[in-house]
Amino acid sequence: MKKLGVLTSGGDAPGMNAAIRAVVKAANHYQVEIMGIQYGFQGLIDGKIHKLTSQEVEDIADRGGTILKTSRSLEFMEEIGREKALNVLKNLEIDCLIVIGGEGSLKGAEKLHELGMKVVGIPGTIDNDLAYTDYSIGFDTTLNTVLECIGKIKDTDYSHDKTTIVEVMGRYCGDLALYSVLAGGGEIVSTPEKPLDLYSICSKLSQRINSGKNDNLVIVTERMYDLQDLQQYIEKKLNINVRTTSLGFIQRGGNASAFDRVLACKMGVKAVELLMNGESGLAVGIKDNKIIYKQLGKVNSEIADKQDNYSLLEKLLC
Ligand SMILES: Nc1ncnc2c1ncn2[C@@H]1O[C@H](COP(=O)(O)OP(=O)(O)OP(=O)(O)O)[C@@H](O)[C@H]1O
Ligand SMILES: O=P(O)(O)OC[C@H]1O[C@](O)(CO)[C@@H](O)[C@@H]1O
Ligand SMILES: [Mg+2]
Repeated sequence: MKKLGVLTSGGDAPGMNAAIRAVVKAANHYQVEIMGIQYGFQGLIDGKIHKLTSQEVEDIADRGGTILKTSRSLEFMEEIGREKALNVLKNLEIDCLIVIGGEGSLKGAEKLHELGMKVVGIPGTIDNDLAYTDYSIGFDTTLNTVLECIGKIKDTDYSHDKTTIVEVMGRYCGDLALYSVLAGGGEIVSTPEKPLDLYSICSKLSQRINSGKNDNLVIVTERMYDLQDLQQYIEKKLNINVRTTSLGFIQRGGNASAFDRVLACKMGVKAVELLMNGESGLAVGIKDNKIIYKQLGKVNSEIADKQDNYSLLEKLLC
């Protein structure tokens, strides 16, 4: 490896900075020049690239967001955009690239690998929607943020005997909602993997109210319901007051948790070492507490087995 480039892409995720730090430190350790590409694939096309120093990443492990900034690039989705990106890399003699991002970004990384670039991906997304890895960087921090917010909503719900619908992020993956409820933040949960229809939500709520629990939290994954419709339906059907809260972008910010930082550290160093060994077209991950890697072409095709967690849920929410 002559020169290594690193970029962050897609939605920012807490822990991306810790991953950048690990990549830069490992590159320094192996005496490889390291270039930071700003604004993800778009910045790559536009040549927004500078040499990264150890000093620049010294104090970033805890910080949320990404010092390299990020983007969603439509231009990179087209072949012509990717050719431009490849030429920029060639002109700067960057022969290896690390892409930190979600499933979309790893698809982009795969496309560059197919064009002959040496690429390794690191999963960085709050959504945890990559089945090949138990955790993506950012998920744990966001889960903790969600639980903190839910705790606050609980206080006011309890005081007013109120029901609140809380919408959490995750895109098409229900892990943030599911894990929140497993961790005690909420009583009823509806996810893309186990969706509840309006009737079921009401009947679960009414069971709880009949058993004397008047403050209830319904946790739902974004994009599943029109929150206002859901609120009005429950209010009418059960004759209770319902409030809605969409947690929104508060979930993406904030200092990275210790778990995310350590995960980022392990994944970042592994990614550099894979490239040092001449490997390409791989994504690093974590399975059963071990750092693993998988072909980029296969990371999106796996379907996560969530049965264990949903069985747990059944036992907890009775
Ligand atoms: N099929 C694809 N081919 C080439 N590039 C892609 C492809 N899918 C996504 N990308 C690139 O990756 C970028 C980021 O993807 P996306 O917006 O899906 O976010 P992500 O990486 O999944 O992160 P997150 O879901 O956490 O926001 C896209 O804007 C695009 O530039
Ligand atoms: O930042 P944007 O483009 O509005 O995207 C929001 C989406 O990004 C994520 O935060 C990460 O993929 C999703 O959970 C959410 O649906
Ligand atoms: Mg994604």
